[in-house]
Amino acid sequence: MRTSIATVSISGEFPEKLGAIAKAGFSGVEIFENDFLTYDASPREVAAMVRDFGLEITLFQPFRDFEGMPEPHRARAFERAERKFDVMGELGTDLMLICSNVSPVSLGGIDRAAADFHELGERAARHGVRVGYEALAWGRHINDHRDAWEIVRRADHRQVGLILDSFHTLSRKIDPNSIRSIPGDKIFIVQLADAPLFDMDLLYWSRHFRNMPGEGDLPVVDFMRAVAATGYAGPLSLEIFNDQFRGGSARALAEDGHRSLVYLMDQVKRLEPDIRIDVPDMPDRIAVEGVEFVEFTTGPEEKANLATLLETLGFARTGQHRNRAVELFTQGAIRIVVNTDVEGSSFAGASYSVHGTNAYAFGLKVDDAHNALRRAQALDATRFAEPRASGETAIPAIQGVGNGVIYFLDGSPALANVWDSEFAAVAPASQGTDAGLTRIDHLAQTTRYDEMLTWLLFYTSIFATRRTPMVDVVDPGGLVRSQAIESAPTPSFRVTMNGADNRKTFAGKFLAEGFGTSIQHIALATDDIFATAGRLAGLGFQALPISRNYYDDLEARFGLEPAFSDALRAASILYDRDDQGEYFQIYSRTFGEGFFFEIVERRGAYAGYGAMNAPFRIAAQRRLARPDGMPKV
Ligand SMILES: O=C(O)c1ccc(O)c(O)c1
Ligand SMILES: [Mg+2]
Repeated sequence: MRTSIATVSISGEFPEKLGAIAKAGFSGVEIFENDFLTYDASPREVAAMVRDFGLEITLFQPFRDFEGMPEPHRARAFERAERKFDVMGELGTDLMLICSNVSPVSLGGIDRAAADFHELGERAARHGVRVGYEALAWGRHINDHRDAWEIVRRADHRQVGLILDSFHTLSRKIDPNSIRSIPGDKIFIVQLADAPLFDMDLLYWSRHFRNMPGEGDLPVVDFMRAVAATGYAGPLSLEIFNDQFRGGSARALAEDGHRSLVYLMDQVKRLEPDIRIDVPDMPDRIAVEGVEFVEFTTGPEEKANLATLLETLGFARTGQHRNRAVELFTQGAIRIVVNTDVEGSSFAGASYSVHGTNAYAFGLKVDDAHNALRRAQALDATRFAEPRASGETAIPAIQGVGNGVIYFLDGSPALANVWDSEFAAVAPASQGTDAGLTRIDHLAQTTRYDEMLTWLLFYTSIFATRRTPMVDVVDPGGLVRSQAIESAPTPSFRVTMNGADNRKTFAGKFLAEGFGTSIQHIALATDDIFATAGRLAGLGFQALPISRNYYDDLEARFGLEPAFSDALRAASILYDRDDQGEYFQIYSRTFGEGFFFEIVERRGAYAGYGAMNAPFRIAAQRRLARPDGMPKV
């Protein structure tokens, strides 16, 4: 599989772009002319630099306003093209992209354009290069790949072929199956991009909002299926114009891009098994059966506070690691591991010294942990492994979001038995402390807004999950955007991502003080929120107090019985309802740099996360965080 990416897709100076592209595993690069023109080196020096990075130049682009020009523009266009053919010779690439003409002076006519391309083909042949024609979605006369193909067909020249770009086809809602009747050898290169669905001017949408396949809403898989079905076996090249990406991290963008292509082709291969593009073999997306554990790293002093918080939530300390300063707290099917083994060179120790107390790792129950690792690594995830003492189990793991770790557990003897083999049972300090919490409902990760797409792609490509639509949460300090990833069809694994733009929001402050993306809260499920609230009160749990105004509004909004809203208010329970069911939430006070727990009950088929309650939760947290507010837990 030959992968390529246009230099415009990546931030940074030219050499930095190339370095990131090579490191992420691409085999080629499209040279966007402007990147090359603004870089102070000769074409031969650029060619050498690209070669030194182990890359090939798949395409030189774009060449504009060529076909259908009246004289004297026509003669000038041919001269211009020949100058570029010379440059291509020095760059060592043989393919140039010609995008459809947007000039107001250009003339229409399929045969006129075909004749121009035939002649250009003759000149290209003399330079030993080829030209590919791409229909821009906003081209003046040609804006549909079907018309571009007809021109290429009539041009009838070996050096002249078609260039397909998923954005131009899909943004105009052109049926990608129309590609299936084009001979694969006449498609000279395929450019891929996705985009979020916006009702917007096509040029503006294309130049500012493209993103990696799988990050947007366009049917790029259907497009690529059709391309692959033609027998096309050339490079798959990303061409992403995106304002946010221009200021992003070159390395992260290149990695996302490579992952997006591998994931795209994995899907295509499963749907079109006979394609000529050789796609790496890997297990299908991993079905997650649930979150088996969450692990905190903390120092000896803070551990006491964390343990107290867990005990007021109804957890019991039931296990002590046989070799390490690691304790296990359990309730229902929930396991919380508290790791204070932070002195030596452990990863937990490194995480603690950088981020302070944090939930840096979690374990997922899957059908086959080694297959899960294989899939994740095929999708460019980094394997995580630490030296184990004898008798300790090496649990397959990868680096997760931010600086976290994701472990994979399955039903194989060693992994299923890990709790008994590594932890000595501890007699619970007291009986009957259980608050009725049954399992982990979701993990909430806080991240910078510009990293959200990275993590959405990470989760959706590796695991059998889908993303929910983005919702905006208004924080007095700014906007926080929130989106969930859920396993499907059963939502046994749910992660919400909250993306903060600045440091003034509650989420942004957590990011700044915790030095990066990590789990900011863990939502624990109960089957009876009122019973749980009662037991928690008995355990000394202090819920996040919610304003009286909230309950007045709630009563009016849903037409609640006063007795019911009084019961909610008395226990600081937030409430939401939709046509599927009901949702109840209790929040803990914050711990450390803004970490908290949430307790939820879902009734019926309620599938959301109470987004409309988030501003009230944030307001309450801000009130408590004020120096004159009530003390933090
Ligand atoms: O926005 C543009 O002009 C532009 C240029 C070259 C391309 O390949 C493309 O898809 C768009
Ligand atoms: Mg293009």
